[in-house]
Amino acid sequence: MEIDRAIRDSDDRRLKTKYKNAIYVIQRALALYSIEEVAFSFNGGKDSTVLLHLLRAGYFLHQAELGHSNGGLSDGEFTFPIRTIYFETPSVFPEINSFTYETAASYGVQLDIIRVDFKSGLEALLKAKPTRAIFLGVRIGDPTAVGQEQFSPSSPGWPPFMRVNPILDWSYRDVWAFLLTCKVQYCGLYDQGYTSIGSINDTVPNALLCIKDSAAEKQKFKPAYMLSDGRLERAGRARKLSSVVACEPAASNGGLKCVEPDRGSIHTASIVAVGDEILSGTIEDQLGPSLCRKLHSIGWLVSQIATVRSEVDSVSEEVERRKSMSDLVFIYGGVGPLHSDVTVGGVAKAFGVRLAPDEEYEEYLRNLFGDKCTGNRNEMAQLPEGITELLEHEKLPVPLIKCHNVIVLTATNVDELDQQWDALIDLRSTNLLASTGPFVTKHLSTSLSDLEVAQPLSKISIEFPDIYTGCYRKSRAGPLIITLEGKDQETVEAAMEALSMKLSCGAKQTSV
Ligand SMILES: Cc1cc2nc3c(=O)[nH]c(=O)nc-3n(C[C@H](O)[C@H](O)[C@H](O)COP(=O)(O)O)c2cc1C
Ligand SMILES: Nc1ncnc2c1ncn2[C@@H]1O[C@H](COP(=O)(O)OP(=O)(O)OP(=O)(O)O)[C@@H](O)[C@H]1O
Ligand SMILES: [Mg+2]
Repeated sequence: MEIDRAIRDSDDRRLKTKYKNAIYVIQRALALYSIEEVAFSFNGGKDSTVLLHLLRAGYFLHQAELGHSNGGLSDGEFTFPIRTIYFETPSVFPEINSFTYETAASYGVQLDIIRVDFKSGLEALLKAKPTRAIFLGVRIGDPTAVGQEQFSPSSPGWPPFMRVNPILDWSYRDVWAFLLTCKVQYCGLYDQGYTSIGSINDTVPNALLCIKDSAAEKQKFKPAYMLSDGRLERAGRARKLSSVVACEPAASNGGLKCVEPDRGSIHTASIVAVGDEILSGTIEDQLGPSLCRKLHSIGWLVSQIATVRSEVDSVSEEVERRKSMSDLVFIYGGVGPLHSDVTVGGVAKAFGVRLAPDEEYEEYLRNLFGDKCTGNRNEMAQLPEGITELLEHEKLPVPLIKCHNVIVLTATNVDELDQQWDALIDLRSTNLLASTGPFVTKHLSTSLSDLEVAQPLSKISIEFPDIYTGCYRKSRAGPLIITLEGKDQETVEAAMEALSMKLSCGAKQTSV
């Protein structure tokens, strides 16, 4: 069988392992269900093309195991035994459509063409034919993979069948390694820069593969297998991104420009420190105050610093609360190479996703830790599934992890924090920490009591809603320092003047 032979002859150990596992899943399914009870969902995309060939190999090996010589397929016998369904829509790319039909003809695949939506189509299919399991080319990282295992029952509200996902744990790179190693045909759109294909209405070539040539009349793109960071395979499906951050191709640098939602001129951040040692007083958190100063210096408002125990549930509860109230949440602590990372686990739980191996991150860790890093089993290379963006910068040995609006900092001291902060600021293209203009701050020192100051101060808050007010004392007997802060110099000055007038009947006060 040519697929099995090609993989056996290859010296790509990773691909061999992925292949072996996928074939195992297929063989399990073929042992559990009769051939009449299974179906294959094929749409001409790269992932389903991989699956087609894996099913061919898996069926061959399954037959061989049952003692049928030549896997039950004699030379010249070309009938693919698994019922294959294709949902054909009017908005399909013509290239995908013709590839699907041509491939079916080449491999003796009998296509059941369905021209209604997935749910109604599957309902009708199940009524007409007893289908208990359907093979799909879903992979971790696909928006529809979230929460799925290799065997996952269909969702509530869907007709009942088992979804079988033999390539769930395959990466983008694995898919291309397989197609190129086995030298099988794939849809020609992938050679024109398309990296993941939906409908003609939502899919364009991936901007990251664009070849810059100002002389050329038409833009040219490198083939899909040249995309080095598989996490960006859906960048050509801009309108379908599930993240709160919308990515659009940035013509100037060929990279991605990520635009955070604009919520007015004040941006707010929350800080979460993770560590039992901070809570027991063994060590002092120095990162929180330093981060506050940094955020304040670029005009951001820190709404809270919380310290939580180093437990997944404590982290997730705090992140869940904070992520909806702040533009950005910074979290640090709880990270260590020798134990499971509760911080990242807590972030995943807060977003309701599981941890999944991340190949690119694993590679960074392997470079950093060398042999101590043990492939997929390394728990530190497990990141929240489908929501993780790695923030790479030349000054960082390992990229920072960003999940929607939560940034996981790995700094353990102020110097490392400085380095990570500089990288975040420098990542201009992500526009993450855009300065919204510095704060204008005025202080006033008074010998009045807290009680005497309370009412005038609350009046100022009402009269000047854009001004933040605060007070502190260095000692009970010492003066009270009042702070007024805002973005507009004139408003802050006017508020200070109004406050001085209101307090003028009291004891002496000085501006500081
Ligand atoms: C055979 C098959 C089974 C599916 N089963 C489910 C399911 O159980 N639950 C679900 O929410 N979606 C199910 N879907 C829909 C997919 O999750 C997804 O919405 C679809 O592939 C469209 O993906 P796209 O929006 O990226 O084009 C199924 C789709 C197919 C083709
Ligand atoms: N129109 C369809 N008809 C049949 N199966 C489909 C259809 N759309 C999706 N599927 C199933 O869902 C799987 C996942 O779809 P997805 O779009 O992520 O992968 P793909 O189309 O194979 O490759 P690509 O990511 O390059 O588009 C497919 O491999 C296929 O099994
Ligand atoms: Mg597709």
